Amino acid sequence: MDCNGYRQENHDQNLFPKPKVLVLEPPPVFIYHEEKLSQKFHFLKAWDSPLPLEQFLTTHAHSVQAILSHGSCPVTTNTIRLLPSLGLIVTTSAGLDQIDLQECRRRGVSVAYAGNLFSADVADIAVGLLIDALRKISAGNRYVTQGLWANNGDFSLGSKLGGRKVGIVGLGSIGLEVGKRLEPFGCNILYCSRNKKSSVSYPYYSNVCELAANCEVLMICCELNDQTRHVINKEVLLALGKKGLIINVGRGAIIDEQEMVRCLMQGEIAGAGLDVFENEPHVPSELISLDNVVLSPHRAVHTEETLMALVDLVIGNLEAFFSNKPLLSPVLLDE
Ligand SMILES: O=CC(=O)O
Repeated sequence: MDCNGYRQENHDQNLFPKPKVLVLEPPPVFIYHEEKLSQKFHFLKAWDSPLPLEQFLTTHAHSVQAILSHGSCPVTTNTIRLLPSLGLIVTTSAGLDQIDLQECRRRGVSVAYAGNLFSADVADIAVGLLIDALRKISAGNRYVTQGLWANNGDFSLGSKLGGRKVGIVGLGSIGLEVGKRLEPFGCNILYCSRNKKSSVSYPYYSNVCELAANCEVLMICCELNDQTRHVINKEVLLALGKKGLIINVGRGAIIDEQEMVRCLMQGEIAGAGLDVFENEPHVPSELISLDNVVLSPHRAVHTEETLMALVDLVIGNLEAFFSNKPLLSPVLLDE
């Protein structure tokens, strides 16, 4: 073991050392594809070290040029400041709310991310949650497995998907994929976005409350930032109304979760399909007992196929950085 609690690796690393990459917490791509990643890079595993994080970072301060991170692993100002040689953060997520982008901009640290790699998978889950919430697939599963069917228990009616007015909040690549999937089902798509899109003819609302008042399903597909935090508040939920459903595949904190729970409990909205939560992995206990809510453990982006593509993207970005080439999927920090 070395002074950091690691086993000493006995290979030709002294002659051709692999570039060092810091991992604060292992992303799924690391868990599933560590062997492939480790062929190219030497990973400094902060979570696996007996040292407290700050001491670990200080120990490696000058050798860390790159971090591999993920969607629920914060990369804070403090972490960035403790690493004077840091030049790149590669996150395996599409969302960037967990990284202090302002500090990256200030320090000139580049960021690479998953870009649109997950958009189709996330849109699939969004549509799946909607169909489940409307047609009560999970509730039906419980009805069968709990023996209620055999006992002639009651099972309430579902509602049709076709003809439903779906309001997409955030018509980026995920929102567009959701629209593309729901149109053939006969849904009417409306949307709210920072700007009106010339590429679609869906009715546009600049105000999310007006969108909610004019649709039957609110589908949250936008990113979390200072403008969107709790943008789905009491007023929006009440505008959506007693027959309205809310589906969230964006980030938990886009919705005021406490208010949503209250609205669901009191029948102010009809139901929800949620892949994301404000305080993951904690889910408000009230939601667990509600039959009109479908819960998913922030898994919308996780498919075998996409993780395979992601590992190549991660390697490509790290290789580009260490050989001074343009990143494959850079975040434009000046926007
Ligand atoms: O939620 C997942 C992501 O941001 O990629």
